[in-house]
Amino acid sequence: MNNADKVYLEMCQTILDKGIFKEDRTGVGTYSLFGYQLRFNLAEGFPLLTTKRVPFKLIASELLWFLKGDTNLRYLLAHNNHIWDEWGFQKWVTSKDYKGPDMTDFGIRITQDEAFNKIYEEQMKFYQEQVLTNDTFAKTYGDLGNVYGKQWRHWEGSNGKVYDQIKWVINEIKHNPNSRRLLVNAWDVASVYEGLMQLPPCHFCFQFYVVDGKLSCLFNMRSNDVFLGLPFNIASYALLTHLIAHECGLEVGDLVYTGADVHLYANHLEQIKEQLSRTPRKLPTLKLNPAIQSVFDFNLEDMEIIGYDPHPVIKAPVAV
Ligand SMILES: Nc1nc(=O)c2c([nH]1)NC[C@@H]1CN(c3ccc(C(=O)N[C@@H](CCC(=O)O)C(=O)O)cc3)CN21
Ligand SMILES: O=c1ccn([C@H]2C[C@H](O)[C@@H](COP(=O)(O)O)O2)c(=O)[nH]1
Repeated sequence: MNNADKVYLEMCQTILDKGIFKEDRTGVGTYSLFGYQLRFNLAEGFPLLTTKRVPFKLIASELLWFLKGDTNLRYLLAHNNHIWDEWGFQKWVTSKDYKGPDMTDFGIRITQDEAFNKIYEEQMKFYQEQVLTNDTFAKTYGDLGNVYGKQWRHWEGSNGKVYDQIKWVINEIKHNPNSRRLLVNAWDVASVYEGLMQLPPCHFCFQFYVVDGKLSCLFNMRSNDVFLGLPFNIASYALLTHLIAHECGLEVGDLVYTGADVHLYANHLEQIKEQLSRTPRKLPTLKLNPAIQSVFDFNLEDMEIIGYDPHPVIKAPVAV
């Protein structure tokens, strides 16, 4: 059995066995544990789970969006990526400019009320069209605030200067690989405390480590939706580690995950049981366009997943 599916499924089983029911912000309710670590040897294959189909293109376009320093949904929508739509939509429907039907608590109501869901879908369609086509609307309501892209590429220091953490960390990896400070931080206290992000960062800090010509990465998550979010998060940081290793002329080492509040939403239990019943397959590999050097020059077509033969997708509602 490949080790990525193995450790992921063990984690899910542990949460099913030992998770404690905990109410949460979204109103869905979770089974939760505090503190869990996973390790993936990236040389053994690319950790895209095989026990359900995980959409690599969505993961890659989200990562490219972060790396561009972009925080506006327009880029994601233009790439047919809808994983962040609800958090932009929320900004619009809670604003003074929104004049449509009441969307209070839409995230929970769409899972409970079919008629409401229809009205929601119309409003969401309108929102998506506006973000794609109306510059003024997109600027205000397509922007998620000071989320990952802003913090990774345009961190505002207490001295008023703006810092590019990704450029800095790549430069350090190249010139000072033994450093124990190879770190990128997205938990900007001012933005979190002042409510300047549609969602405070879940993967809030990551760190690199170089030894024997190999680049390893450890990422921290304060809160993790283990069924929908974690498969994306693992693949995203694996891809980031590959991209940076590629630019720095290093091989890939380990990807280490540290989760704090790791949870299964109460409406994901049947789905995870289905996934646990499946037999893992061989992991795919990642091929990067060798003609590209800089992580900032990669496009979607420069990253290819080879030999991916997963079990079918398992649908689940996302908690908003
Ligand atoms: N509750 C929650 N879970 C998350 O994982 C999450 C958030 N919120 N908020 C922000 C981002 C958005 N992320 C998401 C959101 C949705 C999917 C999701 O629905 N994935 C589906 C495929 C979706 C599609 O094809 O459009 C899946 O089957 O993996 C995954 C990650 C990760 N984050
Ligand atoms: O990359 C991500 C982003 C978000 N999540 C999940 C973790 C939680 O279930 C929610 C965020 O809610 P909070 O109340 O802010 O913790 O989104 C994820 O798993 N991965």
